Amino acid sequence: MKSFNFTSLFLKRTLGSLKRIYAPCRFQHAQNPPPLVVERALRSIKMDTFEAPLVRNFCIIAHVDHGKSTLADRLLELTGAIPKSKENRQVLDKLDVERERGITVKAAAVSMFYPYKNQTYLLNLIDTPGHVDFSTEVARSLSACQSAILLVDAAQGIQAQTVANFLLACDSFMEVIAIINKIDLKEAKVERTIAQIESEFGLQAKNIIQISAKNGTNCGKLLEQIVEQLPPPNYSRTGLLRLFVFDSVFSSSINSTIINVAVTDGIVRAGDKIASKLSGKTYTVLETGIFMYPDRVKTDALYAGHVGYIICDTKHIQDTIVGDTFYHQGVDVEPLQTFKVPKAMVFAGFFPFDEVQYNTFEQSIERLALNDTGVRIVATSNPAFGKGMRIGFLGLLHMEIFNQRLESEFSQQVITTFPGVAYQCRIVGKDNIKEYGTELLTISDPLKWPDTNIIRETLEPIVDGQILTPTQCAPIIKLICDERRGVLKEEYCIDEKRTLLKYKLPLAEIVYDFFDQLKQVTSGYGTFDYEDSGYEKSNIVKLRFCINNEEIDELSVLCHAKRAQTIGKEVTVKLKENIDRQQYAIKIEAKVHATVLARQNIPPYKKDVGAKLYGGDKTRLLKLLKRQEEGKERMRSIANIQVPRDAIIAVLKRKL
Ligand SMILES: Nc1nc2c(ncn2[C@@H]2O[C@H](COP(=O)(O)OP(=O)(O)OP(=O)(O)O)[C@@H](O)[C@H]2O)c(=O)[nH]1
Repeated sequence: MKSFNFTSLFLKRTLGSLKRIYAPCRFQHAQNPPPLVVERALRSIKMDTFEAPLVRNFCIIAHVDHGKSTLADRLLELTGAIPKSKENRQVLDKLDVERERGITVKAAAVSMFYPYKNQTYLLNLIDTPGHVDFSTEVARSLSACQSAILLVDAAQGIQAQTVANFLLACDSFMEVIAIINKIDLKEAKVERTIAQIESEFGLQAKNIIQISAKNGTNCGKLLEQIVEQLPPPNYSRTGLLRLFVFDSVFSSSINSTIINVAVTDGIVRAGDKIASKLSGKTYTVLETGIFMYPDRVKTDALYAGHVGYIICDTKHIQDTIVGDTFYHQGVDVEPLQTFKVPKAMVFAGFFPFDEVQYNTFEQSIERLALNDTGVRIVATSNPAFGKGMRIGFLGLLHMEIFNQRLESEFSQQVITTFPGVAYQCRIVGKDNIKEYGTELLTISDPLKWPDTNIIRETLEPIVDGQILTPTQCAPIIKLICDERRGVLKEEYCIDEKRTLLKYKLPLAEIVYDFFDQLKQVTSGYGTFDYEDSGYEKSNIVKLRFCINNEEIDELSVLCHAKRAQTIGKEVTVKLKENIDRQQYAIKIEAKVHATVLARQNIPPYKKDVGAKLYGGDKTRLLKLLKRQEEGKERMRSIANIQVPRDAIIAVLKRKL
């Protein structure tokens, strides 16, 4: 043992892996656990024996809740990576927010050793999220794999995200095996689901494995099929090193970034000098390793075909760019093809609760964004909240999860402004165009919207939406889409019970509660998927809110003219509820240009404020004045009216 160069913690972990790897009873398919595995585990993980033919890199893709994480649990158990348990654990959903909400938010990579037919295979699995808002995670995971397991719930059949994820895998030219899950359910309709998979995806029924991830039925058979049917990576160790960066996370325990990589060519070891294709910066590799539940395990190296991590002497969080190619310094290579990052759909301003905390706020956002490549960030500022960030998300759930992770993982309490989409406007006038640098502006921040006088036309983002619904719910869904300015493009029956509706819809109409409404009217059976369809001409206005004719900048909203009145009314009422009477009359108005769309009044106190309000009880009055004095810095003075910052926050908290 003396010659082994690892820490006691690593030794413990390795011996833990050894026990797991060596537990013969957990291998359903291996009579004799190969002695090589034992040796490997004792010496840390020596990767050189896992040549490409002994490696399978695959991800599990499916619609929301079809059982990806549960299947990952079973595969980890069957390969001895985790002990067997009757509990529903979903061990790869490690984030607090994933556990609380029961949904996968982050793709998680994990390695397993699987002895099969006198060989030990290294299986690298990536569990992916199912919700459309996290499709970047799926795209990234696919870029590190050669194949995908497409899981379909036997009771629900093919859903919108099953199709979307299958198409993503096809775009990446991947081998896909289809699996039907939840065959234990009474409502399971296995034959119907097989027919759907055959007709929708052209996959053959005889190759579709029927499993119950919950109770393990046929999961062992699936492991065999993973080795038999899925292709190994076709990469060479003798080529020049190329590492594809598909994820990264900042670890506060080591105060460094853990960079997830897929090695496509060559070998990488600790001590290697590597360079980034995107930034041109160079680093020294400090550690290489693989992810084994529950943590990472150091390896001697990573070879072509392996999926694992590296830790480098990166100085700044921004040094790691997901989608980057690393190579040996001085030995230039062609960059690897990177994945397409979807466009941000929803934008909101994020501000620290207290401006003095701006630095930690900024650092937390940067660290979280490193692990969430779907977000787009630019610095901003606001009269009420000071310096902050304007952040673009793939959807509202994405925004909610980001906010929750800021709170739970970074202890950051933040103020967020109304979520909105990015509109476009065409402006006129040579000078104006020169000032803005372009004739067509794309703007998500209402404060940046130009003066109406110089706007020639406005455009809004449109999506192509696919709604899969029980046929009897189609009429009500059509009404909902009409109300949201949708245009029906196609309608057809998928089978005797389900209809597919294809709509063109304004993005602004679907990002808020459309999905919830759809679920409600279809009792949870309706599914929705959408993709960007560019911009179309529209009638977008800037809705402004004023107190005694002075604008409250932070409440301005960009919206379609048709929605302005409803929003205006809601916000003015909410402001009235949150602002106390003062010495002057307060007039709260919602305006588009000079037209008032909604108005609320707050009458002033009578002359003797104290006497009238407190019936001569001067002690209470003094207390009130003292409290007001203390809270002065949390007040915002608008047209000489003291508007508590909390009133503005309360208004911002409402959903559009
Ligand atoms: N009856 C039954 N329930 C299952 C089976 N597999 C998963 N489930 C249940 O289905 C629910 C969703 O399972 P998950 O594994 O979280 O699904 P997921 O696809 O990972 O979910 P997201 O990542 O959030 O999209 C959980 O309540 C599981 O217990 C199965 O084979 N049979």
